[in-house]
Amino acid sequence: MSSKLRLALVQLAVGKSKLDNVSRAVQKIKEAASEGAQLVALPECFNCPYGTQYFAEYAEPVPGESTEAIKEAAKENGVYVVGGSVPESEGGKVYNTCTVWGPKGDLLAKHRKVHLFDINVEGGICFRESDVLSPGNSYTTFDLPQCKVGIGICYDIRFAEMAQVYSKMGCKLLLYPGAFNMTTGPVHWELLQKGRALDNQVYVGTISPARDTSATYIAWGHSTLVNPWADVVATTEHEEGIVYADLDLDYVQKVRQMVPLGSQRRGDMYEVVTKK
Ligand SMILES: NC(=O)CCC(=O)C(=O)O
Repeated sequence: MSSKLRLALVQLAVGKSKLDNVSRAVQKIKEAASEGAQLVALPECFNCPYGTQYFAEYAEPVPGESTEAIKEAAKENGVYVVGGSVPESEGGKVYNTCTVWGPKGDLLAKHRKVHLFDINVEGGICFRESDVLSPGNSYTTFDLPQCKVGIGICYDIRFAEMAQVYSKMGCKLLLYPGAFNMTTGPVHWELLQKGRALDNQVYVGTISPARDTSATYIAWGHSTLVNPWADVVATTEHEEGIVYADLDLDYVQKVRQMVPLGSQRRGDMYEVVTKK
């Protein structure tokens, strides 16, 4: 089995038309596949502008129209797709949900954002996802032929414990569809990604919508892949585009041999414990 993986991070321009957003996403999956991508990842809220005023209006069941379109695109192009996220309606609640599709159109995983984005930064941004969204309560991984992958959505990246759990589960790649903003993005986006990668000695990818300066929530962009050494492998600015990155999963092992954190951890002093 090859240790090489070609990953495409789709920094999608997302507007108010759900139909346009979804058809752009489908088009980008096709384009990425034609460039040899084996795994294509979309941003958080790829079918909906990011904002609490939009989530209920755009919400749909999963599977539903947006995720079915992504499923078909995965199947038609024979690629794995991490379907960013969509507002998902179920049982009178709305979740921020990522679906993962295999190359035969099989649903491999579904992740509901665990940590809701509620912050209030003086002179910057105030946002309360919990006003309209409910949190998920589970970890989400899926298997590629090359490695196990762990999924988080945006704010989930701030919680180091979740990434540690994924690493303990054997993930070598963590993907975070996300939409950071113009207050936290410039300082925290890449730093958090590098932190998760370095601490856990894994690849970490982030996938943002493109920046729309006319939107109520302005995304930072900068979809990026960082390697287990915390080097930026591939990145971009804030316009729409596809970031391609070639991963070598053997490199994870190499870094772990050079800096053997796994065997040096003091389990007699501390431990990350999963409760669910
Ligand atoms: N969509 C989100 O969860 C945004 C998270 C974010 O911007 C942050 O600073 O954290």
